[in-house]
Amino acid sequence: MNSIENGVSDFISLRHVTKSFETMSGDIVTALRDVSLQIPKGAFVTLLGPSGCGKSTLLRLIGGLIEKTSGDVLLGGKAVEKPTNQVGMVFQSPVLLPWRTVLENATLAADLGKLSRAEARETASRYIRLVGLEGFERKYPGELSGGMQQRVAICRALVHNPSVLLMDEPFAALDAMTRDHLQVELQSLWMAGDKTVVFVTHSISEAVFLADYMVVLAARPGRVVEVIKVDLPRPRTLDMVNSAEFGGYVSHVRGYFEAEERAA
Ligand SMILES: Nc1ncnc2c1ncn2[C@@H]1O[C@H](COP(=O)(O)OP(=O)(O)OP(=O)(O)O)[C@@H](O)[C@H]1O
Repeated sequence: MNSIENGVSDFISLRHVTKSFETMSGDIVTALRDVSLQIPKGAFVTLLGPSGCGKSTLLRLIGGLIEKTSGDVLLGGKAVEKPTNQVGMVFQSPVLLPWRTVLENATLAADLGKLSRAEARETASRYIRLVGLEGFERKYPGELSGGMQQRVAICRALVHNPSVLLMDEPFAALDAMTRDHLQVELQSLWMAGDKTVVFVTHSISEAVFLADYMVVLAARPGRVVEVIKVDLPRPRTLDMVNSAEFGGYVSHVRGYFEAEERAA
């Protein structure tokens, strides 16, 4: 059992979770096998591992977008069966509606009846300010850079005040400098609140920078190989990436991937 922090009550809990898919050709793919993971409330957790190790599957199970094959997935002690207001999600592509302004995209949850329009506007405006988009409320997605669009997607995911934010490689399509900035901004946003974040990435450096805990997965079948507590002080700054301590975490995780490559 990979208990992230002993003695802390678990907020997100996976117990012996297996998820298999049947492919079009009728084969069974075991995306995750016997995964157990406990995440305390308010933690920032990064999921890291090679392509196909089940990172997105794990995230989608927590978000209630897909059903487990066996085991238990619990959120706040309750079985996760479908998507709920308790969870906000951000994907690699911001998927904004091009005909709606920044503010209208960020307040989409009001149209879906998840909260009142006034409440949505107030919360969205606050997040728009926090992610540095003040003044862009009336712009359309086509008038924004990729990084700005992803900031809007983050506001949209947070507008109904979920206690969990699930992020699936949200910065992967962005250039390196924008990515660095967004990592710092996301950290500030998270530090200003009490949300539990589960963040999927392929980047070891991004995983170390953001995490309280890094969950390292291996492929075939997807499984958790180690949970690493990242003991770097906060707020983390971009120059910390060059420190020996930061490098120590990076090379420790890289060791797993090099071993997998040798075995492949
Ligand atoms: N809907 C599906 N139908 C069939 N197989 C699937 C489905 N979704 C995922 N898989 C398979 O499950 C495994 C894990 O996929 P998943 O997308 O979770 O991995 P990942 O670690 O997020 O990969 P990547 O880093 O490339 O995004 C892969 O072998 C994938 O092909």
